[in-house]
Amino acid sequence: MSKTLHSDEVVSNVFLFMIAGYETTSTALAYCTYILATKLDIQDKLIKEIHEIKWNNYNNEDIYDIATNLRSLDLFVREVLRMYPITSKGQIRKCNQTTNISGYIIEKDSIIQPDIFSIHYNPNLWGPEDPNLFIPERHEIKRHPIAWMPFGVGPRHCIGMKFALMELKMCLIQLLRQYRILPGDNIEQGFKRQEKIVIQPDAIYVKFEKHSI
Ligand code: HEM
Repeated sequence: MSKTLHSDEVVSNVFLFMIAGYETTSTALAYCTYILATKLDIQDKLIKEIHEIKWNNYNNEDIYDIATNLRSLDLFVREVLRMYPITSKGQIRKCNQTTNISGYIIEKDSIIQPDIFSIHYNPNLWGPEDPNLFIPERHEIKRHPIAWMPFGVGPRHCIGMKFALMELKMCLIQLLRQYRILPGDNIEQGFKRQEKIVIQPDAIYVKFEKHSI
């Protein structure tokens, strides 16, 4: 195999990074704002955690470490991605040899797609609290290693995972340092999700109110 990337490989990889790296994170941020606007107690907890840090006293490397380790923010982002996974079609695999898994025969060339919603909402994996409820603290308990798979699993899991988590956290920190996110009109009606390139909401309406201090 050639060790050099040809121009068509460079172009297709740049295209993949644009698709995989943009719509995913921005959609996840939309879900984050929905939860923040509808669960103000959770938002207040995050604002308190973020406001306790003297951000201006740190350089960029310190900020990276601090943002990664904000406990409530980390649990919040994990719970958003559990309840609102961004893609399921993105995790398709093709079976390259007939395989027996726990008595199920998977024929060569079969296409396999995990049902991420059944996994992320499975009470045996995510209980004892109802998986339909938004409870960030459920991520404090050690779960099955692939109970949480918004970024896929295995050697071809999302290469941008760490970057995406950091991007999400930095955006939320910047937003919540300056604004309180409030429900917009008709937010109580919720939203419909459909899977196009990503599983996206039809619309989420929120308002931003600048902090007075
Ligand atoms: C919340 C944000 C994101 C989510 C939920 C997400 C999710 C995923 C998922 C589920 C896969 C398929 C994994 C599998 O087949 O097991 C994937 C692949 C990929 N993602 Fe992400 N992703 C996100 C952000 C990003 C970002 C920011 C980048 C790049 C900067 C990126 C680049 C990629 C690439 C290049 C692949 C293909 C990896 C491969 O085929 O080896 N993703 N992503």
